[in-house]
Amino acid sequence: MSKKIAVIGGGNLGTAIVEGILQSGFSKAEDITVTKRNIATLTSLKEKGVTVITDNNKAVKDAEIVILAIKPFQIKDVLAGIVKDLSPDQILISVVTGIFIKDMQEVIKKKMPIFRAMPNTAIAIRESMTCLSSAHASEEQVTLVKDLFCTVGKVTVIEEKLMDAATVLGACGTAYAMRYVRANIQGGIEIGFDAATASLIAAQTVKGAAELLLQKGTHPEQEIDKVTTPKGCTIAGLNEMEHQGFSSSLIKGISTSYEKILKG
Ligand SMILES: NC(=O)C1=CN([C@@H]2O[C@H](COP(=O)(O)OP(=O)(O)OC[C@H]3O[C@@H](n4cnc5c(N)ncnc54)[C@H](O)[C@@H]3O)[C@@H](O)[C@H]2O)C=CC1
Ligand SMILES: O=C(O)[C@@H]1CCC=N1
Repeated sequence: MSKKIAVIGGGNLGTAIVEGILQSGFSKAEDITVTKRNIATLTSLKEKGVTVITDNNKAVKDAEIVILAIKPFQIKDVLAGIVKDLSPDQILISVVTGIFIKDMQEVIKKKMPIFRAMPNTAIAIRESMTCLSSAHASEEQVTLVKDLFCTVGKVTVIEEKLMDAATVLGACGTAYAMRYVRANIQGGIEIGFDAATASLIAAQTVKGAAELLLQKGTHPEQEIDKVTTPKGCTIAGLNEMEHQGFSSSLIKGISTSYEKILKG
């Protein structure tokens, strides 16, 4: 049955979540409310039948599931503003980076099911990787939230202490992957393709490589072994990439993103 959902903060991720949920049919447009201070940018969701308002309290009062999709520095004020409308029979889900359940609990001051979810922007096309953790939630409520995110991608339940790492690998990861694809496009143009053809080849090749791992459950190096002809062009290029610090730069970038979350 369609659940009443309020998304507080209709920005990049908030709107992507709503787009994904609309496509999946988990909730109908008339059961979804999105809030934002300036709602002028949300006309496309409004046209699809989603309620778009500035009033967080109204959105929360009517909801079964409340999703917080605001910036980390906004969460305390926003929570303080809606706390009187939150009740233990609702489910609160935060996608906010670096804010722990105990931080939210301090503001809410009542026991209610609280989830942290870390999806990525591919949720808009139902291809998210979403990491979940929770507190004070029944088995039924955990199943419901897993079901929600399973309709818009893949889900794994993790310990909350891993949520910052999940943010880096799963959410920042979309940006890292885009840079990898962009570099392939730039290289592809240099060796003769027009930009559109290079983009198609680069994106579909990355999609196919990811699907090989997901569908076959193989290790990347097993798949690499199948591509690298002895004395061939693949191993020559791969080794040059490694000489230039390819894997090392990715690992260092991941660690730097992680440190940035820890420092706040
Ligand atoms: N963009 C991404 O790929 C991901 C973002 N996140 C996290 O999700 C959260 C949202 O990120 P983005 O969507 O990128 O930020 P954003 O800035 O695009 O969206 C936040 C939205 O909240 C609205 N807002 C601000 N104050 C409000 C209030 N008092 N009431 C209602 N709405 C209000 C803003 O107008 C804005 O549209 C952040 O905490 C971020 O760390 C998590 C995973 C991925
Ligand atoms: O860049 C950020 O801080 C947020 C967290 C994950 C994706 N965007």
